[in-house]
Amino acid sequence: MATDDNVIELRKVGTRFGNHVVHADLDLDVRRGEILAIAGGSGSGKSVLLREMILLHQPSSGSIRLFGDDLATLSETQTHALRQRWGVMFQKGGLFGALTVRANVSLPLREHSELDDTTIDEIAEWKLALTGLPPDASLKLPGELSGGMIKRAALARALALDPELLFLDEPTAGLDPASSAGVDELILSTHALYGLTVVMITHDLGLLWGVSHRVAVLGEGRVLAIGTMEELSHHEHPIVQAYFVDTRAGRPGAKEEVPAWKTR
Ligand SMILES: Nc1ncnc2c1ncn2[C@@H]1O[C@H](COP(=O)(O)OP(=O)(O)OP(=O)(O)O)[C@@H](O)[C@H]1O
Repeated sequence: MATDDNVIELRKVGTRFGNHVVHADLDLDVRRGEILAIAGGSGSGKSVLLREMILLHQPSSGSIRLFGDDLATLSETQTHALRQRWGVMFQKGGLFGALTVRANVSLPLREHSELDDTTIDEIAEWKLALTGLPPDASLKLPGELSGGMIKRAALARALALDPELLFLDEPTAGLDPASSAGVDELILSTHALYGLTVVMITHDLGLLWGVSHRVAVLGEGRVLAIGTMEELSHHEHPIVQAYFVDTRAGRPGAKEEVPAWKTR
């Protein structure tokens, strides 16, 4: 049953590759305005799920609704319109190496708007500034940027069309702790500025504790548990508990609170 409060609704989603069942009757709701993290072990199907939500892979069964639209029955016009309502930051940035950073950020605007080149360049520069990149980064090639700067440029591109929904695939993967902390802050400030709904795949305890409103833990083909980290700390499943035996949650930059379970 669709509700206005849910931006995404997955119902009984099944995904299989040959005999390999990745998701079996998976249900998940993403609420408007929340930052939802998707966690879970390697191979639990986080990336495939994200790909299914952005029309890059079709589930074997079940339904996925975005903004109330069933992804399986979209017309071409609806698909085009829907793609403008979300932005995606891929794990390795997904920037085109032969294009400058500004040209990369401009691409969605060139594809989806009728704006003139000067306006598009100005918007791209504004988005890059918003993500904290120095002005001289815009005319560089992605290969000339650090890992943290590439993430920022990729976020600027994901925000090019002022999306309502932002997908982040392991936004801090491969970053040193200081750069990760910068990305944590960036997600929080972007969320606050745009009032976005954010869905991110992450293993990063700093993001899970300090940035996410709720965390969905995938395992055994389904959402094993969903809730705040505090709520999940009481969950008994070993895959969920694995997130609570690691003391790296207190890494610098995480918005650290001592969880109740640690003080007992
Ligand atoms: N195109 C594909 N063809 C066949 N199997 C695939 C394909 N894509 C994913 N899989 C399989 O689906 C399972 C889930 O993959 P997925 O990449 O979603 O896992 P994940 O939870 O994101 O893992 P990780 O944390 O290691 O990135 C894996 O066993 C993977 O091998």
